[in-house]
Order: sequence, then structure tokens, then C-alpha cells
Amino acid sequence: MTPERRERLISTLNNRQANLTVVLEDVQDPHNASAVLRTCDAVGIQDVYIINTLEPRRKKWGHRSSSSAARWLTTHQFDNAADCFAELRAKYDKILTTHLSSDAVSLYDIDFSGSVALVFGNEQMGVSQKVRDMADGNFIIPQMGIIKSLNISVACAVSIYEAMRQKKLAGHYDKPGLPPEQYNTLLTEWGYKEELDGEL
Ligand SMILES: C[S@@+](CC[C@H](N)C(=O)[O-])C[C@H]1O[C@@H](n2cnc3c(N)ncnc32)[C@H](O)[C@@H]1O
Repeated sequence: MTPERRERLISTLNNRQANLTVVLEDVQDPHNASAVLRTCDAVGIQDVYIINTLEPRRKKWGHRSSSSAARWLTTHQFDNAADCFAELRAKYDKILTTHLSSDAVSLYDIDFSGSVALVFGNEQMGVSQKVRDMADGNFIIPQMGIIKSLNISVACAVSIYEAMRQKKLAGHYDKPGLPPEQYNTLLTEWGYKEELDGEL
């Protein structure tokens, strides 16, 4: 690995955040999932949670090309929401859904400075009632048009960029945001991936 590439990996890792994650509930279109993963990489989210209760079950998300963002993220896959929430509860202080309901608060009234997981829903059904019941709150991105919802990958991008904006202001990107053990494990894994790519 060249010193420049190593520097690039280290600066990417330094921006990864342990206190922000995205959860996808039954998102079906692989293009949507890939777009979400790419934006997660862009804002420094390392861990992404995928709940998949619908048939047919997809084995892997977004691993189709070597340039895929999925190669640099850690995806946690679940076939039921309760198991996923048990893991989220252990790692994040707040779990917020994004369901289009009249009692939702605005994205711009949410405080993202703490540790938070954001749940996005299925293209047709949105976030399930079961998942909404387990969450701590629900927000929406205000819309002024005729169409009632955004594409899920767009909604995710708008939301996590607002979270990144607030976290940057709160200084979260000023120092490495991952626990040292996870940081070091990823640095080793990413190094192996680079070596492997060099041999291809
Ligand atoms: C296409 S929408 C689902 C639309 C579905 N008919 C409904 O009413 O829930 C897919 C997902 O994108 C996200 N989403 C779309 N528009 C949003 C908005 N304005 N605010 C927050 N999330 C949104 C939500 O996570 C939603 O579950």
C-alpha cells in the first residue's frame, strides 16, 4: 500500500462515527440500499443495520463492485426487528423512525448531538407499526410538493447530512469517533483489502 493510500484510509477512519447509525427496515430495491450505503460512507457512518423480514431474503447488500461503499462499511443483518433493536439499544441512546405520519416532528427540531440510530422504511409500506412502537420518536423531512414522500435514499441522505452538520458543530469530527478496538480492527481489515486489490 502506498503511503498516500494509507493516509487516505486513516483520515477516513478518523472521521467514522460510533454514535450515528442507519437502520433499513425491509428496503427492497438494491439500488436504494446501495445509494444509502454510499451516503453513509460519505458522512462517516461505519455500522449499518439491515432488517429483512420479507421474502425472498437478500443475502448481501451492495457488494456488486469493488468500488462499492459496502466494502468499507460494517453491515449487521437481522431477520426480525426485535433482535435488531436489542443490539441497537445496547449501542445507541436514542432510536428514531422516519415514518410519514401527522404526529411526526420536523427533522430540523431534532437534536442529533448524542448517540442516535435512524430507521428508514420500506418503499411502499414505510416503517412498520411494530418498529415505530419500539422507537423513541419519529421525525419527517418537511415537504412542500404534491408527492407525499421522498425516495428512501434521498430521505436518508437529507437526514444524515443534517446529523453530520450538527455533529460537526458539536466537535464530533475533531477526533477519532470509533472505539480504539474497532478502529484498529478496521485499519487491519482495510489494509488487507488494499493488498488484495493490488494483486487483482
Ligand atoms: C417511499 S417512502 C414510503 C412511503 C410510504 N407510502 C409511506 O407512506 O410510508 C420510504 C421511506 O423513505 C423515508 N422517507 C420518505 N420521505 C420522507 C420524509 N419526507 N421524511 C422522512 N422520511 C422519509 C421513510 O423512511 C420511508 O419509510
